Order: sequence, then structure tokens, then C-alpha cells
Amino acid sequence: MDGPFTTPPRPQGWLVRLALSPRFHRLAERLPLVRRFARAEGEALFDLVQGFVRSQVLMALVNLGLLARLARGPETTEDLALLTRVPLNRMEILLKAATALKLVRKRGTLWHLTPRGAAFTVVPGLAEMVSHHRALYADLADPVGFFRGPETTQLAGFWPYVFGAGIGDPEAHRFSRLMAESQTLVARDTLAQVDFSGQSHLLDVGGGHGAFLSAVAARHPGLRLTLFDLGQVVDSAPPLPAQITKVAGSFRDDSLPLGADSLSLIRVLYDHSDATVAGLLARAFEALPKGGLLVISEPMSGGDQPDPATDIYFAIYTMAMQTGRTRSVAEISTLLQAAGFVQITSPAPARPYVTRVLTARKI
Ligand SMILES: CC(C)=CCC/C(C)=C/CC/C(C)=C/C=C/C(C)=C/C=C/C=C(C)/C=C/C=C(C)/C=C/C=C(C)/C=C/CC(C)(C)O
Ligand SMILES: C[S@@+](CC[C@H](N)C(=O)[O-])C[C@H]1O[C@@H](n2cnc3c(N)ncnc32)[C@H](O)[C@@H]1O
Repeated sequence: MDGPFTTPPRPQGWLVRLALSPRFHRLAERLPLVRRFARAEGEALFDLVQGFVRSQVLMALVNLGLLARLARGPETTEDLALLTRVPLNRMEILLKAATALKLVRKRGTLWHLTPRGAAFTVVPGLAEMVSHHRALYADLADPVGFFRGPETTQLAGFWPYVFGAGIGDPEAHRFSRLMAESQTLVARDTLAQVDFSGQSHLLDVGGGHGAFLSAVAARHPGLRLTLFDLGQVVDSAPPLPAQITKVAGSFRDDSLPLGADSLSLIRVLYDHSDATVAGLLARAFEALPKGGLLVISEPMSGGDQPDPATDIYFAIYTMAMQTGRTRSVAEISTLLQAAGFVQITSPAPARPYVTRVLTARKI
């Protein structure tokens, strides 16, 4: 709970002083223009309060398969209740909540998807991503303990490779598939900002099942491509385009393969500590020839201007993993400069919650 505090209050901005005054709150109700702002602020605060409940409604819709079911066509409440073994009256409440979230709507006796609900069902990997939040939410069940620093987290167990631990095959498969599915949008946004047409050979380090390189292969059929990842991961990759060569190894213990004039790190750095990232970037610098291009793509913090998506979701997500962190462009740039990279650029991202791209050169 907030307070009590023993130190004397310090000076604050006048708008904050007004907002801190219960008398002003009562007055604001009576002043037409101010009332509009006060109500909007009230709604914004209420949204914060109910955020977790919203997310849990979404998780219930996903885990019960309701959105996927409605993507096949409209259904009655009775049929949906029967199908999911949820009592009719509770199903009605869930569907009304989903209506308020603008994911479904009722016409006559039938429930339909809205365009937003429909879009949700076709974003690659999104339903699975939502389901796996069970681990993140379990870690956040005691948020104070979480921020003070727990001994272990469930999310750390979900991504065992991050610790460099041996991973059993089913495990490697589980997270690589989730990553590969969610890679579609990341690859699209990355390739919209990086032009590989001047390059002859791209090495994708921590490339998982090769989803990014498959997207590159479709765009640049003449580019040689090398996928580098842990043995269990590359071995369980699905069949890949012929221009992709797989190399197994660990960027913690092994040198990176030589010969590529460009190197990508897609959603890799934020899994790891500064020390591991510094070691990896040094190896990347070693592996590239003069003029070589380095591409980093992952959600990044807004730094001094925290971003509404990455500084909440990804920063807390990576903290729950206990090994990495969501870095800003400035923080990654510092690590890159220390490794010897120059000409660092980062265009404004189209969808910061999908990815942000940063490029650098070895000269
Ligand atoms: C024409 C008009 C005016 C209206 C028509 C109506 C209509 C048809 C509307 C539909 C419009 C449409 C095409 C919508 C498209 C929507 C899209 C593309 C939405 C995309 C959403 C993407 C989301 C929400 C992505 C979320 C990504 C997440 C949560 C990623 C999480 C990644 C994690 C946790 C990665 C972890 C990796 C680790 C472990 C840290 O290394
Ligand atoms: C978050 S996933 C990203 C996969 C892919 N680049 C993507 O964006 O879909 C991180 C990848 O780094 C790989 N990785 C982690 N530690 C590694 C290491 N020491 N050496 C090589 N790859 C590693 C993991 O196996 C995993 O495939």
C-alpha cells in the first residue's frame, strides 16, 4: 500500500499540485471543460486498475479456443458454452467482456468476431504467445516480491537455453516453434528497414529454426545464408531453403563462422547480460570482414522517453527471465562501440512492440 511517509513534501509542478488536491477533484466535477479532462483521467486510471482482468479475459478466450472457433463462423451462446464446458451464465459474462474489449459482437442470437477479433486470430504465433503468459503472470502474482528480486521465476524455466543449460529436445522444440511463429512480423519489419542487396553472405547468429533466414531467402534468392544456433536447436529446424547452411555452436564458447559480410542478431541480445552481450559482439566483430554489416533487431527501450510497449511489457518480461534486459538504442550503441563498431544507425520503428532495428559497420 502507498505511504505513510515521514519526509517533508518537496515542491512539484502546479498541475500535479492540483491533481493531488481532493478539493480540486470535487471542483473539477462542476467545471464543464475541466470535467472532461478529469473524466478522461479517471477512465485512464480505471484502465490501469483493470488491466490484469482484461488480459485474463483475453487468455480465457484464447485458451478456450473461442476466438479460433468464431473465426470459422458465428455461434450461439449455448453452443459455445457446451463446446467449452463453461456454464451458460458464465459464458454470457465472458462474451460480454469480450464485446467490451471489441473482440466479438452479438447479432440476434449469434456471436461474431469483430475485425479486431478476426485480426487477432491470424497474427502468427499471437494466440500461443498469450497462452504462454501464464508463466509471466505467475511470476507477477506477487509484484512487490517480483520487483525486490525473487530467487527463481517460472519464465526463466520457460527459456532454459538462455542459461546455456543443456536443453532436452521437446524443450528446444517448444520455444523454437513459438519464436519461429512470432518471427513473421519481426522479419517483415526488419527487412523493411535493412537492405541486404549489397551483401553476399549473411550469418544469422541465434537464428533459431531459421525463420528469419527463410524470409531473407525469399527476398534475396542470390544471398548465401548461414544459420548459427545451439546444436539441439539447429538439429530440430524444419527443412530450410537450399541457400541456408546450418552451423551448430555456442556464441559463448565458440568463435563464429567466418566468411559472411553481414551478421544478424534477431531477438538475441535482450536475453543476455551485458557481459555476455559484450563477448558476443566482440565475436561478431572478429567474424566480420572490414566493411561488414551488423544488424540487430529486437524490441528496444525508449531510454529517456520510455515507450508504452517496450518499457512495460518487454522490460518486465526480460527482467522475469532473470538473465537479460530490454536495452535502449543508446545502451546497445555503447556496447557496440566498445566492440569496435561504427556508423551506428537506428531508424524509427514502425511497430516498436514488434521490433526495432539498429545497424552498424566494422571499418
Ligand atoms: C479499412 C478499414 C478502415 C477497416 C477494415 C477493418 C479491418 C478488416 C480490420 C483489420 C485490420 C488489420 C489488417 C489488422 C492487422 C493487425 C495486425 C497485423 C496486428 C498485429 C499485432 C501484433 C501483436 C499484438 C504482437 C505482439 C507481440 C508479442 C506479444 C511478442 C512477444 C514476444 C516475446 C515475449 C519474445 C520473447 C523472446 C525472448 C524470450 C525475450 O527472447
Ligand atoms: C529469442 S530466440 C530468437 C530466435 C530467432 N532469432 C528469432 O528471432 O525468432 C534466441 C535464440 O538464441 C539462441 N541462443 C541462445 N544462447 C545461444 C548460444 N550460446 N549460442 C548460440 N545460440 C544461442 C537460442 O537457441 C534461440 O534460438
